[in-house]
Amino acid sequence: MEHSEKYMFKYKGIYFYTKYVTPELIDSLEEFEIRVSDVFLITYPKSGTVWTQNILSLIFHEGHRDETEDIHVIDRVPWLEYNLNKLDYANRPSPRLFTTHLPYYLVPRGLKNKRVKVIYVARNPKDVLVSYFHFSKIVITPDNTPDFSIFLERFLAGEVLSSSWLDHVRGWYDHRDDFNIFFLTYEEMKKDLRGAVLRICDFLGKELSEDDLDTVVKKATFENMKKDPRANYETRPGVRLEEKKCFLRKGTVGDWKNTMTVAQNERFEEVLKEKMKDLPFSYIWDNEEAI
Ligand SMILES: Nc1ncnc2c1ncn2[C@@H]1O[C@H](COP(=O)(O)OS(=O)(=O)O)[C@@H](OP(=O)(O)O)[C@H]1O
Repeated sequence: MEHSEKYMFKYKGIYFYTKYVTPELIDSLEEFEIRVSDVFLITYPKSGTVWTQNILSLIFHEGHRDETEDIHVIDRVPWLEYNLNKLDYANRPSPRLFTTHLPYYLVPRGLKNKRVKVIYVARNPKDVLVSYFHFSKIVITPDNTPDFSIFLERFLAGEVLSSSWLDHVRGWYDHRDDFNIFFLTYEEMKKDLRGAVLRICDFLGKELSEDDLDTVVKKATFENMKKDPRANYETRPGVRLEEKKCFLRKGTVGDWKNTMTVAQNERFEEVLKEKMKDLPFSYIWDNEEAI
């Protein structure tokens, strides 16, 4: 598949966005200086990253909750490897919040001392695939977006940004004992957002008042995030203007059923079902079960 080499490159087993990252940058991250108070949000793409970024920003920043500060979540919980707004990470006040799509073996060495809190959010891979397909239509790439069946094959082969979904999730899960890590799923967040926020707070040792908790939950709903310019990624770099409103697209569980044919679903299961059987996440595939 010659499709994508123009906008992404493979380094140490992972596809990265050529425009924003270099192999040297990835190498340098291993020595990235960590503070004990740092919090890392880790996801495979399209798994609920921005949603959780928003939740973290709301938990930590009163100025976000009460709307006295107009700071985009991308600047509150920036990407480690994609420093899109050229922030000075070394001189940010604590606690620093970071987001990354990196696999377990490329993150800063300091994360492995188990003192830094890491939140890993996973989503059922059929919805990840469908969300990723739509996303590939709104990010600027020199390629034409392929049709879904081609994208499906690329996804299954790990020939997309961040590479294989399974390797990402499994890698982080299998190496969980090296980190102070809390796993959460998109589907759990959908099913009980308040409960998910409480569990996140609990893990972080943050105690919010009932009012503040209500505010976090309210501002983290799909409907409210879609209206919030700080959280809806309409101004995200690299998103095509005419289609930018699609970043927060549907925000549901089970949308794969609206896209995948029976044959595509069978193909997906043939490759992934067996291999993901022993993963502990009880993936909810169907919105009727989840909501
Ligand atoms: N509040 C809230 N509730 C429910 N769902 C939400 C929410 N915020 C973002 N989303 C959905 O998350 C999908 C985008 O995933 P990511 O943020 O991980 O994308 S990225 O990796 O940062 O590009 C994308 O999923 P799809 O709608 O299925 O495409 C977003 O709509």
